[in-house]
Amino acid sequence: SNLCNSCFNCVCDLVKPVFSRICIEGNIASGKTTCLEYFSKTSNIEVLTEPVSKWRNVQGHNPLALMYQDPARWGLTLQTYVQLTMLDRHLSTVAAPVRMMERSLYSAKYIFVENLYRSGKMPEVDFAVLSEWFEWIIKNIAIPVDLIVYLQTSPQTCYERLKRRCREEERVIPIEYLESIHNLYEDWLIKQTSFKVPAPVLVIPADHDLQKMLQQYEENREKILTTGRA
Ligand SMILES: Nc1ncnc2c1ncn2[C@@H]1O[C@H](COP(=O)(O)OP(=O)(O)O)[C@@H](O)[C@H]1O
Ligand SMILES: O=c1ccn([C@H]2C[C@H](O)[C@@H](COP(=O)(O)O)O2)c(=O)[nH]1
Repeated sequence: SNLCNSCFNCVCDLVKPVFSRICIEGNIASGKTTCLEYFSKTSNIEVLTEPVSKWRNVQGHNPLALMYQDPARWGLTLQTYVQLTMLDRHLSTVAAPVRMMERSLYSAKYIFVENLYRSGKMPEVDFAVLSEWFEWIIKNIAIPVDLIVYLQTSPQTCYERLKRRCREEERVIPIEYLESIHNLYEDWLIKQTSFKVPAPVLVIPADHDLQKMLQQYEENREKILTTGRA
């Protein structure tokens, strides 16, 4: 057990882990990266931002842009790659007692794949293949999460922040898209009526200005950073 207690990466159930794995969840442009940037200034925290740069450039191709241009054709392509890069993030060697990660393998499937499928933009066969991949992964590989921090926003707030951020691929996103993502998040993490929630959820209202957000992060610092720790 000495070995387990001193090893951040051990996933055995015999001893309580001495580390915690936190996922920051929320709609597009809800403020996840800003939240991670804030906590990255704390020592002993490892911060893993979403692999968006990979989704915009895989061997010279941009599956994120392709998906927004033609979701029915490229949704499977993007989401297969998102699933791979998320799995890689979850399984990478833990480097500090607290790990904060932007989104997760779970939200890729329960929010984004689900949204493509429900909106009629993903063919049934693509959805079936992705679902079998996902089910195989979570059945055969431990993907432990100790806490989900949900940045809860209104779709309107995200729409305004998204427009200001000006990411080229996202110019085509209408407010209705953000409303669908919002509703899927609410069903999953607040109502808890859609899919299994893999960890306790801490909800932080995130429509506020930056100053108020930082104040809330300070108020919740202990709760967030001590979750899952022995
Ligand atoms: N509380 C806030 N108030 C106003 N603008 C914000 C706030 N938090 C983040 N932003 C801005 O909104 C945009 C999206 O924030 P970001 O942290 O990148 O969101 P996400 O990572 O969830 O997509 C960025 O331009 C960021 O500077
Ligand atoms: O499974 C996924 C996850 C993310 N996306 C899209 C949504 C956004 O355009 C970007 C991520 O940006 P954030 O600002 O960090 O939310 O990637 C997706 O299509 N599928």
